[in-house]
Amino acid sequence: MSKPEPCCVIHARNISFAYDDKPVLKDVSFQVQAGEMVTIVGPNGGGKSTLLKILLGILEPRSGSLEILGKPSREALHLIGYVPQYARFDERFPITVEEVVLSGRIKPRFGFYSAGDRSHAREAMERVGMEDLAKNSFSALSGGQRQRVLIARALVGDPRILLLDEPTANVDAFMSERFIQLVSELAKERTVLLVTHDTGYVSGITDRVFCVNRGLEEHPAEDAGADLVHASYGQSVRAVRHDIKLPHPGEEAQR
Ligand SMILES: Nc1ncnc2c1ncn2[C@@H]1O[C@H](COP(=O)(O)OP(=O)(O)OP(=O)(O)O)[C@@H](O)[C@H]1O
Repeated sequence: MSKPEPCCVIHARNISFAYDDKPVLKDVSFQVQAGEMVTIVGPNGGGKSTLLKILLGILEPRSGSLEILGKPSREALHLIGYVPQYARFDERFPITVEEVVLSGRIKPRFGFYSAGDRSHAREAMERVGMEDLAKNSFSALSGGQRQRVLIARALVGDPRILLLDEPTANVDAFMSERFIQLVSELAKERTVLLVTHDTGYVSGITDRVFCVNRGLEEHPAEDAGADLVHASYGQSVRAVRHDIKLPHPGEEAQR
């Protein structure tokens, strides 16, 4: 599949959100173009996961608007694949790798997955190199293998947008490098938003970086290093270029 032509895939305008009386996001505005890879960083509790949940339609913003491919977000949920930090499955009820991947398909008619569903699941497992373990128990897999399966589950509906929430958490460094390689391949075909604390891994593959800490600041890909994380966490003296309004593809940068 070739990378789609640039167009606005996600358009968030002045999104604010609070859990009861606790404000978490304030006036968050951004656009993401088709085929872009955007990395989301920020301090613990800054609101990254909350923002993903709003994109996924799990949470409703208190104010502001969100369009996905020109539609209100609730009409576009089938266009989004989501990879959680981890997924809990009851270890006493061993679910196979194939079943986990199939669970990413829309609910089967009459309770049975079709041959088409199984074929999509096989393709998704092949995509992440897990097809040989299709019948294995998910709970017996390593952290890195589990993450690949969760990516396959997110891909099985062929989403235009892939959201990954700290996919390398709980995965060792060697695995996470291979993992980022996979994400880089996937990002050639679709729009990817990746929440991570390990920006060093993504500096070579990301187009832009969003720092989320109640508000949202954009940074160029070159700033996606450990220093940016430190700056974002307020633990570094390195200046982060908040003075530059970053362009969307095809626009000029403005100071
Ligand atoms: N369901 C909830 N109810 C109340 N407060 C919540 C809820 N979920 C998150 N919060 C609070 O909202 C704030 C933002 O949380 P969120 O998980 O979005 O941050 P984050 O940037 O993803 O953090 P981390 O890097 O630690 O995963 C935090 O202060 C958190 O404690």
